[in-house]
Amino acid sequence: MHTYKPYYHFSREAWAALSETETPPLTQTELEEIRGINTRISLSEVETAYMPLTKLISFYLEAAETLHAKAGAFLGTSEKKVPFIIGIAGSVAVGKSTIARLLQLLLSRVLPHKKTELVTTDGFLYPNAVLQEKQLMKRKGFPESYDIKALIDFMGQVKAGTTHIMGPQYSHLTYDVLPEQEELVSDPDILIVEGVNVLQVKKEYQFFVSDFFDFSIYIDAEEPNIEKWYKERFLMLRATAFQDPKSYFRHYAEVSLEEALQSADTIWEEINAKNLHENILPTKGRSDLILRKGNNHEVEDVYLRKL
Ligand SMILES: Nc1ncnc2c1ncn2[C@@H]1O[C@H](COP(=O)(O)OP(=O)(O)O)[C@@H](O)[C@H]1O
Ligand SMILES: CC(C)(COP(=O)(O)O)[C@@H](O)C(=O)NCCC(=O)O
Repeated sequence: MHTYKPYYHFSREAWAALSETETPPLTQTELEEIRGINTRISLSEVETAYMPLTKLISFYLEAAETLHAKAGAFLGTSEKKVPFIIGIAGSVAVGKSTIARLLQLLLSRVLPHKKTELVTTDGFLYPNAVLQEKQLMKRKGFPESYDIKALIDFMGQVKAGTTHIMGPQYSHLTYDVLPEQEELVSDPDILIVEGVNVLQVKKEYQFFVSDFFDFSIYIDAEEPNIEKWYKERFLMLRATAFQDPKSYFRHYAEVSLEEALQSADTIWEEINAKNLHENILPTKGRSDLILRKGNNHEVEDVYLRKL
């Protein structure tokens, strides 16, 4: 008996082969811009894994635009531009924001006439004062810690073609949303929406965030690797951002390395790993594409939903 497999599988080698045939090499300036995003990404990894992805997304965009124009002409409905929305989901520390920023750059290179903007869903977390009141400070990143209604309303405005929309911003320094410091999303052709919760469903609402996506990506990796990346980032921040007197985690810059690591371990186990198992991993199969990263962040497998 044949079992239906919803995804095509590409090994690293098969995926990399697409890069050679489909994409020209990056220029020196572009490579430097990529280095600016994350010095740890190797440039060959960008060519191998992310250039084919960018090319593939450009096909989905083209198809969406053609459909919109043809159906609009046939139906006599609005000609207004509808932004193409890409969702990026996955665990805390799996590399979502790095990939989101890289994709933004690569898309603007491959499609120079399109404006690509990026929002992260952490801006839609409730402020700490509200989380404290609801006793949710140890549930940051869990579904109940977000103002999902505000996020869904925001997505609706983007899809409706509203040209200037204010989205809230989150500060990892103060570990809180920034009051009255909103981020302007201004008339994008492509919008990337990144966050742990973007493929989650909540039956209380008529829409899900993912209803607004034209293409969605789940970043996947073995849990021990994600935990290692979380702790490495924690230690890197301890040596840099946590030193800032305004940092919520200032305390971890002052205690011993052993104590700081113990705390990172507890935060990982009690919050982020728990959230991964309960709320994030179950959304993997809702994505259009799964990028599976190996030990060193290199993409090992790609799964693409069959059309
Ligand atoms: N492709 C990559 N190559 C090397 N390091 C990476 C890569 N992606 C992420 N990292 C590192 O992994 C950690 C988590 O990445 P980040 O993008 O902040 O994750 P997220 O947004 O999912 O929480 C960071 O320390 C980042 O520098
Ligand atoms: C706000 C977040 C859920 C956002 O996660 P991200 O989108 O950066 O992966 C996360 O940064 C967070 O604060 N988690 C709670 C536990 C912790 O301090 O890591």
